[in-house]
Amino acid sequence: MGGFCSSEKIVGVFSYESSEIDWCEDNYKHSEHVVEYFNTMSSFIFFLIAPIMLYLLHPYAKERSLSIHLVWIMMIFVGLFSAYFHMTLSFVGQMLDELSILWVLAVGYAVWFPRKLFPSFIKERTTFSRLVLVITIITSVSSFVKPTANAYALNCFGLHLLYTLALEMRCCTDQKALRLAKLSVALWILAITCWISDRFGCSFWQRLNFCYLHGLWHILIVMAVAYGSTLIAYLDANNEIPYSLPGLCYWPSDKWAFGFPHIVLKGTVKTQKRC
Ligand SMILES: CCCCCCCC/C=C\CCCCCCCC(=O)N[C@@H](CO)[C@H](O)/C=C/CCCCCCCCCCCCC
Ligand SMILES: [Ca+2]
Ligand SMILES: [Zn+2]
Repeated sequence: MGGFCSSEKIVGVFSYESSEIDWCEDNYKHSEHVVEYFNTMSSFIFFLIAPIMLYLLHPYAKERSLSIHLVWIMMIFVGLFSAYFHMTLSFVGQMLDELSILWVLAVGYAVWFPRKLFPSFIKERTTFSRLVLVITIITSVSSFVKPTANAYALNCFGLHLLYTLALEMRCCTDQKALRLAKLSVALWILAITCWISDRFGCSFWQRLNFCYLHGLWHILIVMAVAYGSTLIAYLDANNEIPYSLPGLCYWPSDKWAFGFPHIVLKGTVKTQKRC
């Protein structure tokens, strides 16, 4: 009987709507197999942006460390788990979605966190990465204690990231970097406004018959991460591989206001590029 109950519990965590979270979008509106259709579909934006970013960051990653690519490879999994979560609203979907975000953040911190901001007892990046790994394992286990609090905790990491960026940009006079910082922060503010409005203002948006703010958040946050992570990578390149003379350009054209930012290394023999 005990065995039966526990196997029932295991099946339960996979079942549709077993998560305590339900976003504002109407359930089963467009399909009987997909709980939140627009939220599921908008998660596929991660599959579109990640390969572009992997391609654009490659010259810098080759010079600095190929482990940088882990960030956007893992973002593909964030998209996959996000789609699965919104398709089922299952407890397993929620945990996979949240844990994958936590691990992307961890990899981002391990590879990009500025050396000068390391705690004073840490000198090497490998030691810092090990510390991040230990904290992430502990946080992953603790995330099962109160799953509804996880998303708020993740947003606090987002705030810390913004604070780190502000520290790094304090003395920056590079106009291109400043512009990228303003764009990233603006996108992040817009994204988080959509996330909060969907969470707390659902009855208002239902009256307006517009329940797609969480889907919009997916699109805006992936753009914020594309812009913000390129800026962080650019600051990192200036600190860690200054001999490669890093510069910022936009793809497909530098003249476009909303192209994809990327790093060109003017100092390496093979890539003597101009924007
Ligand atoms: C020096 C540190 C460098 C760190 C690099 C950062 C790398 C990327 C980090 C985060 C990826 C965010 C992915 C968002 C996935 C969205 C999936 C989703 O919608 N999940 C929700 C449920 O469906 C869930 O409720 C969302 C929870 C909140 C997640 C908050 C993540 C913080 C994102 C911080 C991004 C900052 C952008 C930088 C701007 C300057
Ligand atoms: Ca819903
Ligand atoms: Zn989502």
